[in-house]
Amino acid sequence: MTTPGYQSGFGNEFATEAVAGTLPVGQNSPQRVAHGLYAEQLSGSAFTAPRHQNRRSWLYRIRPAAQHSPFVELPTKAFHNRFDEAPATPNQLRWDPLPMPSEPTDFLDGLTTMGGNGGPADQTGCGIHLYVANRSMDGRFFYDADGELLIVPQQGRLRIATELGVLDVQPLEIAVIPRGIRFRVELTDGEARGYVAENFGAHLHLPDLGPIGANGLANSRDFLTPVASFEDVDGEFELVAKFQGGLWSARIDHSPLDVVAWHGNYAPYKYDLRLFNTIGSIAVDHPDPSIFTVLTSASDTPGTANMDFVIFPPRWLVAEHTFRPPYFHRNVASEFMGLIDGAYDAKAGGFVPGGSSLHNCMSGHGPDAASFEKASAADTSKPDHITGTMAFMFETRKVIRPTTQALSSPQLQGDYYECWRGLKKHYKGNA
Ligand SMILES: O=C(O)Cc1cc(O)ccc1O
Ligand SMILES: [Fe+2]
Repeated sequence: MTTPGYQSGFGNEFATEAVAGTLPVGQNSPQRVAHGLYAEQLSGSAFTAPRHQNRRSWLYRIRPAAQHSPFVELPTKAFHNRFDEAPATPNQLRWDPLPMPSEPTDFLDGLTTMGGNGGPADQTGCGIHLYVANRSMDGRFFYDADGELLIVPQQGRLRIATELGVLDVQPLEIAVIPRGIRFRVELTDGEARGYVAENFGAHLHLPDLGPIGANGLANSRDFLTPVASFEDVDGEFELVAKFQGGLWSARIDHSPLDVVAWHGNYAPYKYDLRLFNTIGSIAVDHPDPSIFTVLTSASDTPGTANMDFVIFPPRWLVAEHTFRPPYFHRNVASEFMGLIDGAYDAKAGGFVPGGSSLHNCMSGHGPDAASFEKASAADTSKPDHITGTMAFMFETRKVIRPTTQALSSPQLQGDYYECWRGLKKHYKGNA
């Protein structure tokens, strides 16, 4: 396996060719494309979207994407967008990691929907899914017409071969596959587990930095987009589409990963979370977690995201005479969390790598009893170094509605609420 090549920058106008002399000069759609290729535009925004939001790429490929047999609907399994199956619950919820599958299962078959809001018809909200897999996608390809996929590996490296090139991602990195782009996931380590946000709303982009200035948080140059790389393979393959919540299957007699060259700003990318320039309090108090936003999807209301992807990376805690871990809180937004590595500073136990939690709109939560006691007694005249940890949050404006399978899962921890039961009454009255 060769190491894929990348181009750096977020949302750039990239230009890349696997065969020299393929990209047309001075136009996008010449009468005859070099090397007998077809030209095809892939639009990720309305044609007339403002320039700073306009996303499209031009693909020069062996066969156009139109060439495949008709799609037939597949029976719905664990991966879907039915967020109205069960009453949305105000209960705090937490799950253990999904076990590895006992049957051969690829990335697509290994997707399980935990919950979500909005939907592909509305083009707002997001789906939240977990994956466990023990085999590569073999002879089949997938695209999601409903949303862009933010993939957060927790265990096992993935090789994501897309129409626009190959991304190698490992735990502590993330990948984003825009709506519509066809891809295949190969497992590098035999087994893989992770999380996926399916964003039905506006494209994820870097948050504004306001008074932070021109640098910090996730820096644009650390985002990597693959260079063009293609397969010229004929055979009996399957193309699976996710369309309006359902899965559809078509026969295709060639690999759709046949794009020899492309240019544009609509492309997959990856980012190494270890490069995040974490900014925090150097005086007092615990900042709101918006300071840890890696990527955000805007809604129609300025400052109120459709969804945010937020991380809790290793960092120094130095705030004086301060309760340093996450504070007790209730929030109008809804919070789905996962843990990639290590321990989370608000939970002494129970929230383990590969596990998940959900705290919905206005549901009280915060440090468990053990974390509260420890942080209340800590010496805050000295800095504290939080290391070897990476938690994250999909935070959404709308309530996250868990699926029936999430609520009846054997991994659901029935006793989660008890982590706050041990918080003692310290108040002694005015005496
Ligand atoms: O653990 C959580 O609930 C996430 C979270 C972290 C934080 O630092 C502040 C608020 C918040 O919701
Ligand atoms: Fe929270």
